[in-house]
Amino acid sequence: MTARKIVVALGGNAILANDASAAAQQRALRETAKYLVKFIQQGDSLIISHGNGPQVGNILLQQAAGSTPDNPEMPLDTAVAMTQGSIGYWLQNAMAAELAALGLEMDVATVVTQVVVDEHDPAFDTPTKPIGPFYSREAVSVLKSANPGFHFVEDAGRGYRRVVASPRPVDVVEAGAVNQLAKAGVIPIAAGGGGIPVVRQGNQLIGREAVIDKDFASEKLAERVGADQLIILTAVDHVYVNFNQPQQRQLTTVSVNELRQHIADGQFAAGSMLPKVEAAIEFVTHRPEGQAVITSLSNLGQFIESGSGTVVSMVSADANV
Ligand SMILES: Nc1ncnc2c1ncn2[C@@H]1O[C@H](COP(=O)(O)OP(=O)(O)O)[C@@H](O)[C@H]1O
Ligand SMILES: NC(=O)OP(=O)(O)O
Repeated sequence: MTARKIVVALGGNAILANDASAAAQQRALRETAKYLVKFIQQGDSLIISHGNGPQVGNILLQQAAGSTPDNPEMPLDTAVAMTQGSIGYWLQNAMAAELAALGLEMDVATVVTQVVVDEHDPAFDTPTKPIGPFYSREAVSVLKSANPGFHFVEDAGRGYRRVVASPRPVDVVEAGAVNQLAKAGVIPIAAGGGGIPVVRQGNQLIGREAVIDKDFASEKLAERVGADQLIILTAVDHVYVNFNQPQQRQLTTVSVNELRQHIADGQFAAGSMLPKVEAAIEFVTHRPEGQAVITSLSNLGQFIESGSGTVVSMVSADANV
């Protein structure tokens, strides 16, 4: 069997669940690595991307708490680059340890990845991307009076979060380099945190303050490297219709058209499940022979063994949709 090329996108909330310390996030990524090496064991070529919503929001909070004129706050594009460095470090370290434990000799390398966005993307005027910790309604009114320019939204029933601009990715600048690494047998970690948002101005790439959705950026990366599968890992084993309601029903195999109908019916929360579903549709539309999968890290073993999870393809044989 020829090796499949798989882009796996890890949710930022899976890396930082309750404890924001470096040690806890490293522990979470060591657990993550145990699952991800299963793809290597079955001979696949793996490219890993990850979110950074909780982490980049925390960097902004740390900066705001401690900046001085001599030690100023860094702009958001630079804060995204910081999260690519820190999470990339933890993840390549964790992957290397897990590969070594299995006697597998493979290199893992993080690629600082810039993602081109459209300067005129209307998303710059309407913040939608949740970052940082969850707040109560009371905490939000205190924060808003101290920071009138901040915007907050309720995030999928889990509390309120600050939101920032989140333009759509247009291109992944380092996609060629990532592909070369994968072809050479290296496991690249790329497009972390959705990539560093940049706009093209002549020969230059200029950073823009935003956080790109990592599901859309991972989709663009998967398209550009010609991946066979895009796997989006989050906290739920499946995508559901009537989520959190008595008639909740899991989607197993589902076609692009069926998913579009569920979107039209308002089944997926904006800022959480909706971008994943949209990214899955976009990938399969661009690579009709490919598959997009949405599932949880803890279900990855079952997905590899039996295909359990929400599998999106151009046409589906799902009996329960
Ligand atoms: N229809 C749905 N089916 C499954 N999960 C949903 C649905 N709508 C909203 N969600 C929520 O979306 C979450 C995934 O989004 P999020 O936590 O933002 O992703 P990430 O793992 O990338 O950080 C799920 O854990 C779940 O709580
Ligand atoms: N950048 C991004 O989409 O991060 P999360 O997956 O953590 O939301």
